[in-house]
Amino acid sequence: MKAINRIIDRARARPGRVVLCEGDDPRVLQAALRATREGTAHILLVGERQRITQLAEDEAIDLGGMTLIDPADSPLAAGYAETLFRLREKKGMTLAQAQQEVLKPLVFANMMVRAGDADGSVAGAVHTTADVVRTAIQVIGTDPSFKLVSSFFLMMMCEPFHSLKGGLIFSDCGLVVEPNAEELSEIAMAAADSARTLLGEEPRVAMLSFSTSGSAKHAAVDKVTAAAERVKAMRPGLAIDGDVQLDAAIVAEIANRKLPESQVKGKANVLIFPNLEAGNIGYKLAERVGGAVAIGPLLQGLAKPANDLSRGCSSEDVFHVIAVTVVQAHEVAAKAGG
Ligand SMILES: CC(C)(COP(=O)(O)OP(=O)(O)OC[C@H]1O[C@@H](n2cnc3c(N)ncnc32)[C@H](O)[C@@H]1OP(=O)(O)O)[C@@H](O)C(=O)NCCC(=O)NCCS
Ligand SMILES: CC(=O)OP(=O)(O)O
Repeated sequence: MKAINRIIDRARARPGRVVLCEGDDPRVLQAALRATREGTAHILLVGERQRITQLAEDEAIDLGGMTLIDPADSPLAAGYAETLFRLREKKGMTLAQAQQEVLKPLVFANMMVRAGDADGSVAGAVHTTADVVRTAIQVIGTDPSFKLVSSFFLMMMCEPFHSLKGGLIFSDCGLVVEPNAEELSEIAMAAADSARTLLGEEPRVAMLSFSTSGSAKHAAVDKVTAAAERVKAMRPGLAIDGDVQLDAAIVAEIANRKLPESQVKGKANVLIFPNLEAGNIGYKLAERVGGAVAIGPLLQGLAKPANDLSRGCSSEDVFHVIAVTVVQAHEVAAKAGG
């Protein structure tokens, strides 16, 4: 069974409340309808009531089973403004500014997650990644066990021509532009946890480079090696190779030739890119040339789930990210003992 189907089944078994603040986009509304019909989530639509209901009418979408919240007349807005003011006061935000900010659907949606009025949020079909991520970081904040928020894609290789089948985690392809060695190690550890949560597999991590075990000498390689060393020190039981080239990471015969002492042995399920240029280009190549299905960018290192989308997403992508958000919320609840 495809990894995404297992995720959908897990969401259906225990649906969560997912807030969508782009319900005036047809792709998002179609995905909301599908999530409601298939029982993966209880959908909370946040936005201008008139715009959403008009679109639903135009697209013949029944909003039954979903909750529609307009920040302009929501009784939650005043309390959220107080909380946002207290959060951002030191950064110079006034109460009047906070009252204006929470009227923005993206901010309101993330406030719902922070307050426990929703289990997770999904945005990014319309907003840029920078806006989605900045709001999530500022409103929801980081998980205390991570210093850094980063992103990953769940990449699905399911075509008959794919020699490598199943799900892989690619990180970071959407957020941290030029991580230093410590930040890269944080990305790798967060991605290993994401693999456990979403693939249900033990992570096998490849710290990608243009060098395998010192075959090239450059400061860029040193950064990857230092990051791998930090991960090994902090997670001694984790299977990890670094520095390693992509072919040695995913092809057993090449790993055997280039890196006989490999822990991953050409069977990596977590690919860590050295910077955002490599990661963003790499995932789009796998998707657009390689025929992989890319689900994300999903965020890791946040205190609660908030996920992004590519603006080029389809309604199916949004549906998938909603299911992933529900499963990430299960993990947050389990950590909190719920
Ligand atoms: C995420 C991103 C928007 C943050 O950059 P920014 O808005 O310039 O943010 P700043 O550096 O001013 O930081 C804003 C806040 O977020 C925090 N922050 C920024 N990046 C963070 C991270 N990765 N993890 C945790 N906190 C972070 C900062 O500490 C700061 O907190 P504060 O407001 O409480 O002081 C930026 O990394 C970015 O643009 N990334 C690329 C996104 C992109 O375009 N991707 C390509 C398409 S997917
Ligand atoms: C992740 C990503 O590249 O997003 P977008 O296509 O919206 O820039």
